[in-house]
Amino acid sequence: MENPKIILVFSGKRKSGKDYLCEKLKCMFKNPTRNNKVQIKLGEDKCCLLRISEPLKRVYARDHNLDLEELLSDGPYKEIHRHNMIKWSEEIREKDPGIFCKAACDKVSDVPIWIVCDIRRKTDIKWFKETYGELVKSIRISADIEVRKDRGWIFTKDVDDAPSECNLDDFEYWDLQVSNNSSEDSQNALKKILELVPEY
Ligand SMILES: Nc1ncnc2c1ncn2[C@@H]1O[C@H](COP(=O)(O)OP(=O)(O)OP(=O)(O)O)[C@@H](O)[C@H]1O
Repeated sequence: MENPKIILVFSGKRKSGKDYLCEKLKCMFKNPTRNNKVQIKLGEDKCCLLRISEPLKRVYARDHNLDLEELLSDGPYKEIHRHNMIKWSEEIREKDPGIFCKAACDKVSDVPIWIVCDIRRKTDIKWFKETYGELVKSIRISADIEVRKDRGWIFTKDVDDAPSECNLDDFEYWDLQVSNNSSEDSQNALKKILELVPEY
C-alpha cells in the first residue's frame, strides 16, 4: 500500500474548532509557503479531509428522507436532527463499531495525508490504530467553555452529555493536545500539528 503515509485524527468538544483547524491545515498543505519545509515538499493534492459523520449522515438522510447538504452544513438543520441521528447511529455502531470509519476511508483517493476531522469514540481510535497502526496520530483540541459559547455552543441535553460528545473525555493517549481559544492558539496548534507530519 503506497498511501496513506500519515493519518491525523482530530477530536474535540462541540465548537472547539475541529473543522476550523482541519480546514486551515488542508489549506496549508495545498498552498505551500517558503517558510515551512513540510509545506514546500507537499503542495497540491497531497491531502484530503475525511469526516466519519459524512457516511453516517448520508445513510441517515437517505433512510429518513432528509436533505444531505443541509445535514452536512454547520447550520441549525444539523442541530435539529443531531439528537435522533446520534441515537440511530448508536444502534448501528453497537453491531459494528468501525462501520462509519471504514465507510469514510473507503472513499479516500490516493493521497499521502489524511485528516479525519471528527473522531468521537475510543472505538474510532481503536479502529484506526488497528487498521493503520503507527500511521495514525491522534490530536485532541480543547477550547474554554466561554469561548465555545461565543462560537454558538449551547448545552443540549442528550447531545452534550451523550457518548458521542463525552466518550473521549477520559482518553489519555493523545499524540498531541492543543488548545484553540484564539487565533494565536490556532497558529501554535497548527505549528505543532505540522511537526507530526514526516517529510517525504
Ligand atoms: N481559532 C479560531 N479563531 C476564530 N474562529 C474560530 C477559531 N476556531 C473556531 N472558530 C470558529 O468557531 C466556530 C466553531 O468552529 P468549528 O465549526 O470548527 O467547531 P467544531 O469543533 O467543528 O464544532 P462541531 O462539533 O459543532 O461541528 C466556527 O464558526 C469557526 O469558524
